[in-house]
Amino acid sequence: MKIYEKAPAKINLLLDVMRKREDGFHEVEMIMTMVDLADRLEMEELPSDSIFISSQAGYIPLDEKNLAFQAARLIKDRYNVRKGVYIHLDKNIPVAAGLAGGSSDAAATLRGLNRLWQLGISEDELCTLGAELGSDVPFCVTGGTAIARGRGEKLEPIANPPQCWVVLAKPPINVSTADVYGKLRASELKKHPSTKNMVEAIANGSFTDVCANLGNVLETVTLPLYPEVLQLKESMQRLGADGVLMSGSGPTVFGLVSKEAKVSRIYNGLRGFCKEVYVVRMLT
Ligand SMILES: C[C@](O)(CO)[C@H](O)COP(=O)(O)OP(=O)(O)OC[C@H]1O[C@@H](n2ccc(N)nc2=O)[C@H](O)[C@@H]1O
Ligand SMILES: Nc1ncnc2c1ncn2[C@@H]1O[C@H](COP(=O)(O)OP(=O)(O)OP(=O)(O)O)[C@@H](O)[C@H]1O
Repeated sequence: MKIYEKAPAKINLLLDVMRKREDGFHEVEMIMTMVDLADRLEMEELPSDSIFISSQAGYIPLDEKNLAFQAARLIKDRYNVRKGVYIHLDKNIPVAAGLAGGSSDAAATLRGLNRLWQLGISEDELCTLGAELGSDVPFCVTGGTAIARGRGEKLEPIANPPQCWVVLAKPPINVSTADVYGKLRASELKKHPSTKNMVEAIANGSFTDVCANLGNVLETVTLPLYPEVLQLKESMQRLGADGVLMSGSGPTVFGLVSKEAKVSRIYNGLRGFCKEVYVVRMLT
């Protein structure tokens, strides 16, 4: 039997960091939502007790370094599954972009294998398993829109933001999440975005207020290190996006746009100097 799972990309509408914890992670407060740019996973049971990964993308690991492989191994070990699986990853989400591509593949693998092997694992348990694989994985298991606290694994679902266009642009650089968190001096942060205001903006369905309350404290690290990310932000603003922010630790920048008429102007303007630009919708 073959099954299919979609693994959508996430964006952080808000990312605040409170403090560095003793375990090396940072205590965060984030508002995350999904966009309709997705990897597609095909999973097929194998009679042998092994995991195989393939992908059309030549630039991701296909061995135990792949997060989908790690998710499959974790669920097999934890639930004593003696069967194998072949997973094909049709990658559409840019890699190491701040869009949680690998985390979403891991989450889709957990959801998919739960179905394929009829394990009856609850969504909460899948999230707990997911947290062992990465801080963004629990949110990718549930999807929707949520406030994420702790190191990202404590989720409080909220309403979806008002529908709009999302323009994503990724400059051709690699940014390490660990490096960005490592360089952040949380105690020295002068400005924090307001989770409360963003939650209110979303609850009121106010697109203008959502745009006004976007904020990501990791920009204070990534933007000075990589001027091309700042340049992308400024270009998107100049081209008329209603709200612009870096997603996660970067380097992808997203622009929220309410009017379709503006979208092609922004897309064409960015494509002049940035190869990876995507126009998508919020997943509602
Ligand atoms: C930047 C975000 O993507 C925003 O959604 C997440 O906070 C990071 O999520 P992720 O990539 O799933 O992160 P993980 O794979 O768990 O951690 C990668 C590295 O980032 C740092 N890290 C991550 C999350 C967190 N709350 N504090 C941290 O300091 C740690 O050094 C960790 O070793
Ligand atoms: N299934 C996968 N898809 C993409 N990258 C993967 C996958 N499995 C492992 N990786 C590795 O993980 C690293 C991070 O890739 P990913 O696309 O998940 O980053 P990201 O979007 O920045 O994630 P996040 O937003 O959660 O920090 C890459 O260096 C890649 O080699």
